[in-house]
Amino acid sequence: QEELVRNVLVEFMSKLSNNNGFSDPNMGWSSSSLPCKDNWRGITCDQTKVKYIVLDGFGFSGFLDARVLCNEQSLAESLQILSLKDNSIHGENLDEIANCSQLTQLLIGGNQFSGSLPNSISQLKNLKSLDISRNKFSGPLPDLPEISDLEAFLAQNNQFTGAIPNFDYSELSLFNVSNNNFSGEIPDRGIHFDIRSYLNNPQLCGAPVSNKCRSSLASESEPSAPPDKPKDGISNDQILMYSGYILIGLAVLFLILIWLYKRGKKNDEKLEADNRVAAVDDSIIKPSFSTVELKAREISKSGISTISADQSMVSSSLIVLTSPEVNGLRFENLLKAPAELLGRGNHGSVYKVKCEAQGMTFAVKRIKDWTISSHDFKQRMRRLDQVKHPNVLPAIAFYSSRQEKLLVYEYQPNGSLFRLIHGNQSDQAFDWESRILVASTIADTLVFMHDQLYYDGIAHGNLKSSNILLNTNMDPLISEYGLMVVDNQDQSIVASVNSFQASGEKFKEDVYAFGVILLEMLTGKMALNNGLDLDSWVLAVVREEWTVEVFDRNLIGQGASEEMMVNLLQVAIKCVNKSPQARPSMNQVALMIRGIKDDDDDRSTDVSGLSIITR
Ligand SMILES: Nc1ncnc2c1ncn2[C@@H]1O[C@H](COP(=O)(O)OP(=O)(O)OP(=O)(O)O)[C@@H](O)[C@H]1O
Repeated sequence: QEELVRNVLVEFMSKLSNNNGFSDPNMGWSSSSLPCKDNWRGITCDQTKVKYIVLDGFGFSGFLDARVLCNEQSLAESLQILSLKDNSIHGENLDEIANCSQLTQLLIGGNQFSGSLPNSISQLKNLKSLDISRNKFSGPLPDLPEISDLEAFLAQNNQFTGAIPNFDYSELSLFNVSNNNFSGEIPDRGIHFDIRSYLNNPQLCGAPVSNKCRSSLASESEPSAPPDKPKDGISNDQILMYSGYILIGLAVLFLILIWLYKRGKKNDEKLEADNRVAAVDDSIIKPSFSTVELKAREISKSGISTISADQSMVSSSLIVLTSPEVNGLRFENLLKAPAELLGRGNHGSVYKVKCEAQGMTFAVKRIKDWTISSHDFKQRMRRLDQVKHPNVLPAIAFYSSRQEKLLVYEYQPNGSLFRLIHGNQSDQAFDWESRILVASTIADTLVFMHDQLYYDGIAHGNLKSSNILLNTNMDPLISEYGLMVVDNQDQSIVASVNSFQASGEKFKEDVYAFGVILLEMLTGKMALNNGLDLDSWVLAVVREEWTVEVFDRNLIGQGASEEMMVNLLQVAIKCVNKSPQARPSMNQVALMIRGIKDDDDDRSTDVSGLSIITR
């Protein structure tokens, strides 16, 4: 069977690459080896079944021939993820993709696909993510709302026309149709997404775009003409009466406008006065990233406050960034409150500080002698404050002087992932379901921070298990995001477009660090020496043969599936590849983990959320 699949894949590759295949024979993809057994590059298997084909950014310029790929039954029935993003491929027999009926992710963004998207795509009932963005697709979209589980639909930068189908927007967490030629009214529930999902479709109308639809314009401009009465049937008296009403209406409107104007002026004056005491300039206040999956903490304008009369960031004032609850927090409050040392890391110490006045407990990170200038520090904090994600712990406030920098975070009472893995095992059992859920949540969060902010992605720069905290619901929160990342991200947005390539390396460092976290979760062993010791140990054990020796005894004791652990270990090993270029992107990693998690969920029907058993 595997040989049959091998032959299909070899043909698929020869079409994809215009008969060039992978030039490096070590990549596999040849008739003399087997895809699963010989670990072909880009292929992930479940034993002998090919589950994921991920070949993003390989520069292929041939054809995706869906007939070749999806007409071999066993492959069509096992393949769950097909990701060919950022190549230059065209489509062939694309309508036969429907035979790959188990696909959950079809990701072909950033290629040369053209013509219309075949109707048969809507038969892919298991599909959760469809990325067809940045191609040359044209014509109307098929009836995609038929795919009821679709969570992500990315179709931006194509030439699609016609109406936007009426998706079930409550299911979608990512949606983008900008830069097309869609026309007509945005479906009612489409306001679920903000204007960035619809940009540059000149003929699109209705909220959230600014074009009003003709139907609503008509009803606005003719409010008083009863549609069922012919015009010539209106008597002069009626005309006079209506004119009277209109005049009275206009007079009332005029009075209201004057009142609003006066009130607005008063508010402006008040706002100006408020702004005089606000140390954070308005550009810091950016609306939270409002895709729906991000139930990000809201920043309200009234939530911005300051405690210092000193306006300049270069000065030594405490700058409160986001949280309305800490209005009035002063540097003195922090200094006077009882502080307990939580730990010392490579970059400073963290104190737990309980401020009675605010009724809150903070974790204050104190970094001494950090050479970053106050200006750069301010820029960095400003940029980080612009990005909100529910699994990224935002700084509440910060303080900057030449000698030291302070960062104030909300204290997280359930400690860190490090403590959960390596802490006293008799207190807490960190079971497999919890581990895979944490892994997949962190991976998805990193994808958002790396990729989905478009050109403006941010790397973490110091990712490790002690920087993953657990909130009261035991949801993981990534702390100190972007704080220690080496600069080139502190420039303006334009500059950061240029620095995107340079920061690509930083993203691959995050991928490595994430791989080390996976290894910690799988083995229960500590990562020393930046993870190098752990990664060499794991590789040494695995090189001999795949063995359960490598896994955390607690996991084995709890009866976690060895097969799932091996799958996750394969992902971890890909992440810690010595060569940054050979490491997968965070997006690929997240896809692989989601696939493992989906399988796991299918197996255990009664898993509901993070189930950390606490005695
Ligand atoms: N907001 C917080 N709530 C609760 N504990 C926290 C918080 N922030 C940090 N900690 C904990 O404080 C301890 C010290 O953190 P610190 O960041 O100094 O160490 P580190 O992460 O090992 O090193 P680094 O300086 O490289 O980040 C860690 O155990 C960390 O989990």
